[in-house]
Amino acid sequence: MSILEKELAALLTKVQNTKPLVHNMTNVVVTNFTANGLYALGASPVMAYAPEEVADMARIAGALVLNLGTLSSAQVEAMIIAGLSANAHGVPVLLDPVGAGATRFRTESALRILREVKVSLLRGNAAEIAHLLGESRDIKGVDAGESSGADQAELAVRAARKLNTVVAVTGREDVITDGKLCRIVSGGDALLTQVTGTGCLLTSVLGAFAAVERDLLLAGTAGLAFYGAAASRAAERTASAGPGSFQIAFLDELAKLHPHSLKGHAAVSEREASAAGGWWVG
Ligand SMILES: Nc1ncnc2c1ncn2[C@@H]1O[C@H](COP(=O)(O)OP(=O)(O)OP(=O)(O)O)[C@@H](O)[C@H]1O
Ligand SMILES: Cc1ncsc1CCO
Ligand SMILES: [Mg+2]
Repeated sequence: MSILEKELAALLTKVQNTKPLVHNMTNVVVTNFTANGLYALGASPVMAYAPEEVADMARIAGALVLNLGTLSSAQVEAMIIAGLSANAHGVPVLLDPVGAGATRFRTESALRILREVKVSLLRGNAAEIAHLLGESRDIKGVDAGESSGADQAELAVRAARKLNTVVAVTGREDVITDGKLCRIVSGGDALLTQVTGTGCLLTSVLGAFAAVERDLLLAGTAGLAFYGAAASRAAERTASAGPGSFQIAFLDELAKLHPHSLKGHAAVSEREASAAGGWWVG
């Protein structure tokens, strides 16, 4: 294993050994899948929404995940209360701006959270992240159109610099960057787009890794790589059966992850972005 792969593997072991508590304020579509996926990974999920309790829950969590999938204005207020409590207690906050760009309320709520709360990691598809930068991209409800890996890397770097956070842009390939170093993670399977909430669960999985590693670029890389490897392994077994079987197999593969699971199923490459946003090395 490369030095980076050893670091990623060590983080998986740390998640499995410490079972971090991940506080999710997420959407009604993916709640159960998210909880089961976090259990499978070895983390402890909790969902809590009441403005009366979210500050207390966020304070004791290892990470707070804010997901705008089925947002209401009351929920956004509660997310800000939770986010400020997490910030005050050194708990990383992750944001999934589901459907940003599809409606003005979604875009504005995501930008408001980014203004008022220190977000450690932002994860979305290319359309969502582009819309947060005021750029238009193909979006249909919560689904993005196609975009190339190079486009995604350039978009992620601009977003990380403008929004001052680590950004992961997911799709056929995933990219993650702090605005300087950019990692491209391949793995996964197109079947992930046939099961609802695979992006949402991914953000919560990144939360579990963020709970055990303060370097969010490293934590995020580990989360993306192991998630992609589990999906690739599940697809190998169930692709011919279809998305229902894949969803179950994917949960099983998350539970079976071990330090060597990346081999043959996920790959990470990296390059440095120049000050202008181009690349130093190809
Ligand atoms: N064409 C594809 N091939 C392989 N993996 C893919 C493909 N498209 C997406 N993925 C993977 O699916 C997962 C979810 O990413 P995606 O970009 O679809 O999130 P999303 O649009 O937020 O999803 P959702 O809104 O359904 O939760 C990631 O692990 C990503 O790598
Ligand atoms: C389908 C859907 N609609 C709002 S949230 C969600 C789950 C995937 O993002
Ligand atoms: Mg999404």
